[in-house]
Amino acid sequence: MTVHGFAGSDQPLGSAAGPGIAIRTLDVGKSYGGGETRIDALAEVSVDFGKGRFTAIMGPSGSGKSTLLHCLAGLDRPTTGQVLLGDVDLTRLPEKTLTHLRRDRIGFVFQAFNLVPTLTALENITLPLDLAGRNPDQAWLDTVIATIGLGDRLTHKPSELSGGQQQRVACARALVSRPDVVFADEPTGNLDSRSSADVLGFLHRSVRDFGQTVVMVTHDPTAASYADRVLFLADGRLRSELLDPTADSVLDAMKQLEVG
Ligand SMILES: Nc1ncnc2c1ncn2[C@@H]1O[C@H](COP(=O)(O)OP(=O)(O)OP(=O)(O)O)[C@@H](O)[C@H]1O
Repeated sequence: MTVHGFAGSDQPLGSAAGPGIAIRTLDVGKSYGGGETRIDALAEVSVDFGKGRFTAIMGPSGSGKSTLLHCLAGLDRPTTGQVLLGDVDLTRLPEKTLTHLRRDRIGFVFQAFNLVPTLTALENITLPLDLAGRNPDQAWLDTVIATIGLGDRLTHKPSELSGGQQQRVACARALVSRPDVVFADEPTGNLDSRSSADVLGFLHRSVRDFGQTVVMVTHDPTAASYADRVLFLADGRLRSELLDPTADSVLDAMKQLEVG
């Protein structure tokens, strides 16, 4: 097994994300509160996420995984540093521009599915396009729908679908606008192992077959093994990374992280 210590970014500070890089952080820090109660959730995080790559982020509870994902996705603003999506620094955008950028260039998959209960599966999938006033690329929509394998369930409401089916709908919704990056926060946290495998298989295929970039937070070494690369956080800092992970190598790396 090769666990690399985390060397950080190899590009000069302040540059755009670069041709092979979908998104990158430069010296990102995030603190909550102030004075004696200040919590440094992230510190000096500089990392690149390659285009068409599947990256998992792992680490103990409270290590800053969700905070990093939220800063990357423009859902939260870092206290220090930059987040570059292509050549756009998300940390400098006014709120309204950031909202449009999230809608147009970023996809989300949450642990709790977050589907609209009154809409059918198909209507949920096309919702981001409807909100943006864009027509779906029918061939792409057909491809995404064929890949999630919901068949005749597309006219069903979320309450008539299993958790795994709902999460596959959420994945399709995230992919339908061909975003620069899909962020997934514990996407299998509420699923049994069979449904987890379906959802992870779908995310994996979106990367392998469609060149999608995916960044996923997970606690689960098996889920992380679907990724091309695993980043390990501890105490808000990047500690190590693992390429071509297996569930066993991820477990070993987590044990090394605990030992320090
Ligand atoms: N809104 C907030 N206000 C104050 N502290 C926060 C806030 N959000 C996160 N934190 C703190 O920041 C640190 C990192 O939290 P974060 O949720 O990013 O960790 P995590 O690795 O995702 O944890 P978990 O695996 O338990 O979800 C924790 O100490 C947490 O208590």
